[in-house]
Amino acid sequence: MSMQGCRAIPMNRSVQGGASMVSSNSLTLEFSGRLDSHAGTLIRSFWDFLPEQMFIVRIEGRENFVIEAVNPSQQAKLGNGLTCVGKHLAHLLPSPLGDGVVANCVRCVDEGMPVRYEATGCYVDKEGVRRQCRWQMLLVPIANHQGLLTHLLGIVHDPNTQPPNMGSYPQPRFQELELELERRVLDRTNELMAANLQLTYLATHDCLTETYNRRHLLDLADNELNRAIRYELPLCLMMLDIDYFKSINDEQGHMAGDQALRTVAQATLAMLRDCDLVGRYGGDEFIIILPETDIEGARAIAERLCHTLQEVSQLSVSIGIATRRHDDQTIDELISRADYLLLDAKRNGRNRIECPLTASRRNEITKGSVPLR
Ligand SMILES: Nc1nc2c(ncn2[C@@H]2O[C@H](COP(=O)(O)OP(=O)(O)OP(=O)(O)O)[C@@H](O)[C@H]2O)c(=O)[nH]1
Repeated sequence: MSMQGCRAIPMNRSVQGGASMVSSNSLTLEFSGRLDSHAGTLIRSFWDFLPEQMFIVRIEGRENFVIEAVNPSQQAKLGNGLTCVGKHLAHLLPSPLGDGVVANCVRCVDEGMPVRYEATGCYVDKEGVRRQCRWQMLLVPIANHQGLLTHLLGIVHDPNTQPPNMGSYPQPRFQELELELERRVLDRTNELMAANLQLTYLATHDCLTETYNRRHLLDLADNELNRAIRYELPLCLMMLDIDYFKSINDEQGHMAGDQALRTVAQATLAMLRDCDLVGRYGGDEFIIILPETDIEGARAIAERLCHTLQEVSQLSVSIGIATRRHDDQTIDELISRADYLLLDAKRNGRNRIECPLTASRRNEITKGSVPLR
């Protein structure tokens, strides 16, 4: 193959002032001074700074390729003292490494198409150490403006290659960088997950008492009611209010009031099953949902809670309990009945539990309410 008419400029000398265009399958270089300066700068940057080793060989004839330029990365790999420009490709690399490269250059010229292949072999590095290597090679045919193939561009991707050191800082190994990156991503993911959990908690809980907030409690209560309706299960809703709570605030201060709220909440949470739901409905009012619990069971829980509170804190509470009826469609219906009974408990002297009468209780209770004392 003749080099007549070739006007390619080796890229390690200059790409400025030339033109670079990609034709259908090969890279066409034209160096007539019409090169877009941005394209020239870009190609120059790739050539100088990409970690991939690159070289340009001039096609002198079949199986005859002369190295015309190597980029800094390729030069560093070969050893800076070694001059390879002007040498035959076959002479530069030991056999069979060199034979493989030359054979693929021939294939690239014959096909007029880029050739990509993978190779393994041994080479002696710049310190004289024999090394086993594996790399991927891309060979791109370069034609002059008449369409004549004159050069080949070789790009070697060596998975073990580090990028050229561009400053005075030592470059950590890729593997270490990768591990560091993975560690940081993991740390950040954990931080985000923790922040997410915290946000979810804040959005669903009352920060003073650590029980559910009103909105979340009502959502959960709706679900429980629907489940009870679907499976025809009993369900009770308890509404609890601290007696004379205002006077705790007024006489002992709001901190004492806050502490009283926390005490009631903690005692309630500690006493109930995991499946029961406790939420602050507002002020000093709490709602407790007792799934799969009938009125007798709910009353027993309420009595236990009242006794516990009096033991641990001298606080008394009034409680209204509603139980699910067959025609209940929404949780509001139970809340409304429990609220009504709670008002009854307050009106009837406080420190009381008011609930619908069952047949068995009707015999024991004469006035419809059970004083705790
Ligand atoms: N410390 C404190 N007080 C609150 C909080 N939320 C509401 N309160 C107060 O709770 C009091 C509610 O009192 P009520 O339930 O109306 O009256 P009470 O004194 O408990 O009387 P009875 O319920 O009839 O026994 C008001 O004084 C509110 O200001 C809170 O988060 N912390």
